[in-house]
Amino acid sequence: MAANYATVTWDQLHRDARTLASALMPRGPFKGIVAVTRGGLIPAAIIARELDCRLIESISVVSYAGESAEEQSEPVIVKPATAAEDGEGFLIIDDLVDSGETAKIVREALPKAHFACLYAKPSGRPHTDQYVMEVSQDTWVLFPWDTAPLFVPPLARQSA
Ligand SMILES: O=P(O)(O)OC[C@H]1O[C@H](OP(=O)(O)OP(=O)(O)O)[C@H](O)[C@@H]1O
Ligand SMILES: Nc1nc2[nH]cnc2c(=O)[nH]1
Ligand SMILES: [Mg+2]
Repeated sequence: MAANYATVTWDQLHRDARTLASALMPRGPFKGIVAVTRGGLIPAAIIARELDCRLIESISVVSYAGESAEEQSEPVIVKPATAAEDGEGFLIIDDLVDSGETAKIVREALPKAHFACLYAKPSGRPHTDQYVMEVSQDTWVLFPWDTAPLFVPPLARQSA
C-alpha cells in the first residue's frame, strides 16, 4: 500500500500535458508519437494536438498485476510500435514512470526515440528524458480515468 495518494483531475492532467507539449516544442517537429498503452494514450492525444502531429503509433505494454493494483510484475510488450522502426525522430509518451521498468523495455524497443511523461518517481527518473512533475516514491498517483467522485458524509454524521 502506498503511504500517500495524489489525485490528478482532468483539468490538471490537461494542464500538465500542455506544459509537457510546450517543453517539447524546441525538440520537434517529431515524425510521430508513440503512445504507451494504456496510460499514455490520453496524454499522447493532448500532446499530438498541441504539436500538430498526426502520425500516432502505439506500443502495448502489459504488467500482469498482482493481488493489488499497486503490485506489478515484469512488463511485456504485447504489440510493437512497428511504424516507429528504431524510434528515430519519434516521441514516446507515457503518463508516468514509477520503477522505470515499463520505460526501460519500451526504450529498448525504440532506442532512438525521445521518451517523455507527465509524472516521475525517483526510481523511474533515470529512464525518462523529460517529465513535468516529480512525485515521491511512496505516492500512488490516481488518474482521472481510474477514479470517480464519491459522496462523503458530513464529519458530524460519521461514526467514530
Ligand atoms: O515505471 P513502472 O513501474 O513500470 O510503472 C509505470 C507504468 O505503470 C502504469 O501502467 P500499467 O502497467 O499500470 O498499465 P496501463 O497503462 O495499461 O494502465 C503507467 O501507465 C506506466 O506505464
Ligand atoms: N495509476 C497509477 N499507476 C501506476 N503504475 C505504477 N505506478 C503508478 C501510480 O502511481 N499510479
Ligand atoms: Mg502504463
